[in-house]
Amino acid sequence: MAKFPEIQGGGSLIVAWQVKNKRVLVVGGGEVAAGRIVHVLNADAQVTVVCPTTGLNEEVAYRVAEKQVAHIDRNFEPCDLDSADMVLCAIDDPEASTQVWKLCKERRIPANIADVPPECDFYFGSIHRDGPLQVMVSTNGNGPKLASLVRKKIAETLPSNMGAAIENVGKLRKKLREVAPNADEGPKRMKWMSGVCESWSLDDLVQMTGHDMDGLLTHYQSGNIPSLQQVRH
Ligand SMILES: C[C@@]1(CC(=O)O)c2cc3[nH]c(cc4nc(cc5[nH]c(cc(n2)[C@H]1CCC(=O)O)[C@@](C)(CC(=O)O)[C@@H]5CCC(=O)O)C(CC(=O)O)=C4CCC(=O)O)c(CCC(=O)O)c3CC(=O)O
Ligand SMILES: NC(=O)C1=CN([C@@H]2O[C@H](COP(=O)(O)OP(=O)(O)OC[C@H]3O[C@@H](n4cnc5c(N)ncnc54)[C@H](O)[C@@H]3O)[C@@H](O)[C@H]2O)C=CC1
Repeated sequence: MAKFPEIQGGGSLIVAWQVKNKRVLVVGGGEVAAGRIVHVLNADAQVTVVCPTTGLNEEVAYRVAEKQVAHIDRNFEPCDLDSADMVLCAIDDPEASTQVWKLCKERRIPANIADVPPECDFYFGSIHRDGPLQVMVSTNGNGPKLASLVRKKIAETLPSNMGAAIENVGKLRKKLREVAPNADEGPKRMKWMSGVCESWSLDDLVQMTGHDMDGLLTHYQSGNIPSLQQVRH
């Protein structure tokens, strides 16, 4: 048996791309564009949609009216790329799509051209969201509908309080960094934090108040991990 993980090429690099405050250009304003817009707005990007007003579907028109996205009321022009950090193209014109892709590659702007897998720097996946938790399923272009079915199956198996528990753990970790800010304490901090996550139930993590966190953190120095009940006594 090999000592190290076996390489299985042919996958994607799945990462959590931080597009907060980055400028995302969406080309097109139909149904697919509407879905892309939700994904990038959920990631706090600055979104501009280029598409004639007459081509906007109800959802995209709503995003424009609510000023959730900026809007350029015409077909795509190369100058639209001047300030773009990422491009999502979802139009029903294959020639125009390919032009968008070529221009993005000249300018080294990461792009997704819906419906044209070879013209994509990244694919979208099927996403389950619960507060800070995101689960993305990719079939790497083989079966988008199956990606959606797998995502639903996974979501069904997750406890309903998973997102809330994660949110609270985020707060606890922040407080821990305040109590133990030193860089050289990293290993101790991480071991203790992992121990809390392993030994506490999700319900305990959800019910943990700010006061409980402060109580729990008084045990950090000793390395002990009391239960929620012990913290409260
Ligand atoms: C490569 C990729 C590039 C990209 O778009 O990023 C791509 C490509 C293509 N999709 C096509 C069709 C459909 N796409 C969907 C749905 C979704 N497609 C998504 C992603 C991706 N689609 C990327 C790969 C993801 C992966 O493999 O895992 C999802 C997951 C995410 C999202 O789009 O946000 C979202 C589900 C979200 C959810 O429900 O949770 C449905 C079903 C439906 O609409 O309900 C159908 C019809 C049924 C079918 O074909 O399966 C066709 C046309 C084929 C043709 O003409 O026949 C192509 C082009 C081609 O395959 O050549
Ligand atoms: N997840 C996926 O990857 C899927 C991809 N598709 C593909 O995505 C593309 C878009 O699909 P839909 O949103 O359903 O189409 P749609 O017909 O609803 O929308 C197309 C939009 O593009 C706009 N448009 C056309 N030419 C333009 C240009 N030069 N500049 C700016 N805007 C322009 C139109 O005004 C319209 O708003 C199609 O190629 C479709 O086959 C479809 C289903 C799933």
